[in-house]
Amino acid sequence: MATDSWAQAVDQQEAAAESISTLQLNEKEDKPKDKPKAEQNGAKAAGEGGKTEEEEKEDKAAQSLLNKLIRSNLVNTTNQVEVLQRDPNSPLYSVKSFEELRLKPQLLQGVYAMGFNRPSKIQENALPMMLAEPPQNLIAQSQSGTGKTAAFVLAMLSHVDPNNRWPQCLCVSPTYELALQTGKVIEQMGQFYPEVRLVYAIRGNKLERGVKLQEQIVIGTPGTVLDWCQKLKFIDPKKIKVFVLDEADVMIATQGHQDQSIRIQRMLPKSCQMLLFSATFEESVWNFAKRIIPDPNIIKLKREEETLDTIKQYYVVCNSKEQKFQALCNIYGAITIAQAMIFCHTRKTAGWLAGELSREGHQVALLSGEMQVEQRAAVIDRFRNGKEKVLVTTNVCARGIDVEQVSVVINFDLPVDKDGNPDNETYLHRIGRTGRFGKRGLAINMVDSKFSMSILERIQEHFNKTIEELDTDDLDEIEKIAH
Ligand SMILES: Nc1ncnc2c1ncn2[C@@H]1O[C@H](COP(=O)(O)OP(=O)(O)OP(=O)(O)O)[C@@H](O)[C@H]1O
Repeated sequence: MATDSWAQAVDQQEAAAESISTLQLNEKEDKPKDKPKAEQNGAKAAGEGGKTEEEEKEDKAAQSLLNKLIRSNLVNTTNQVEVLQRDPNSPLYSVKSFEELRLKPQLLQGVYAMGFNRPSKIQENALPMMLAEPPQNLIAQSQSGTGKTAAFVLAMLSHVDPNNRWPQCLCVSPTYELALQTGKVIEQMGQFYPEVRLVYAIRGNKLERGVKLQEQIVIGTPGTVLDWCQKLKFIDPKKIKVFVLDEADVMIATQGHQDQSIRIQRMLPKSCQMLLFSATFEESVWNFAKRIIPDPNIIKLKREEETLDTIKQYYVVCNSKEQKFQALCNIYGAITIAQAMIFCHTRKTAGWLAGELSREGHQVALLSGEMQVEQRAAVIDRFRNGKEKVLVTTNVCARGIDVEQVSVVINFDLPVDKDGNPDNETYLHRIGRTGRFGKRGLAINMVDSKFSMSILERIQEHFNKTIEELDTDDLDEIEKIAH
């Protein structure tokens, strides 16, 4: 952006970005403190499988950031959109091109400069609603990577009056890092609209007392935004025209964030447009949304029918992790595997297995939850580029990784939830790493106890799918499954 203030904001952002790992990971507001997490032998016994609630929360924000860092483009979806309009007689329609939205030329230029040719599914419906007069409240839920951020950023930029030098749009993100990511999208999309300025309301961005902000868009974390509105009065909440709650699903994982968001929302004028975006459809998100968004229009993507038909599934019976490792070696000895992902329940097992596989001469990448998100993104990139052929990982990394060459997924430990029940959703996500785009894939489950056998049986029941046994001592039999 051309203006000093914008340039400053960018500088601030870059400086802030550099200090992500040092400064902000200690920030209480923005990210729960990292503490050593006890390794648990969850695949073995009911009740031992889960992470603490705190760990689950931490994963959500990290996973969301990771998704953004590793995603190279829009997630393609063939899903239908479900639109629930507050006023069924409303003439709002869906658009098939950005031109139809009659965006300001500077913004259209920004959209095209970002390489967007046409609106994504969620954008087709959300944008006309968000840009309508009078403003409409909206809850939009669709999977990660389907274009939600781009949609609300465009809405904020469209609603700004550049002649007014005060905050008009407020966007709240659950963590410092996620706020920076969204800020980047605002900068990119607004690159031809220099009169509009952005400021980051995040810890570390200290302003002089008494300052009245001139930037029209504020993006930040709930605690700092609340302080800026209430205590420090940098922002006059009564002048806010658009309020965006980004990543509601991550936001609600932290009680404090929920409360702060609600307190911010209460300070806004009745006329303020409220927009809430979330990647998941859980009950808790709806309850949060209902508390915060009056009379909303609702848009969501219908879930894609998930099918496992192209993935052949087997299980192998073993007695110990050493035997499981031996079975793995036998599989590698019998078939050619382009790339494999191996899932373990704990970091400890993942670390051990990666070490053993390396000793056997495999090029192994290890991905686990204690790594910084940026490190994880780098590991995934290397794997995607084929630098390593085997990726050993824990649940933390099951979602979103999209590597075309993965032909085999191994569940070294079966996925169980914190109560020791089968985690069917994670199972689906894990084995869904293979067999993508209609290709055939292979999933092999390692069973090492009565408990894990019962988990496997329940998974079969859930998906109504028979998983056949594989004898890994019989090389001919292994060879057959690869055809
Ligand atoms: N209309 C479009 N055409 C092409 N690419 C797009 C379009 N809209 C968004 N993208 C790109 O697709 C990717 C995902 O978009 P975006 O970040 O807006 O998704 P999201 O739903 O907000 O994801 P998350 O839930 O992780 O926040 C980004 O790289 C973005 O630049």
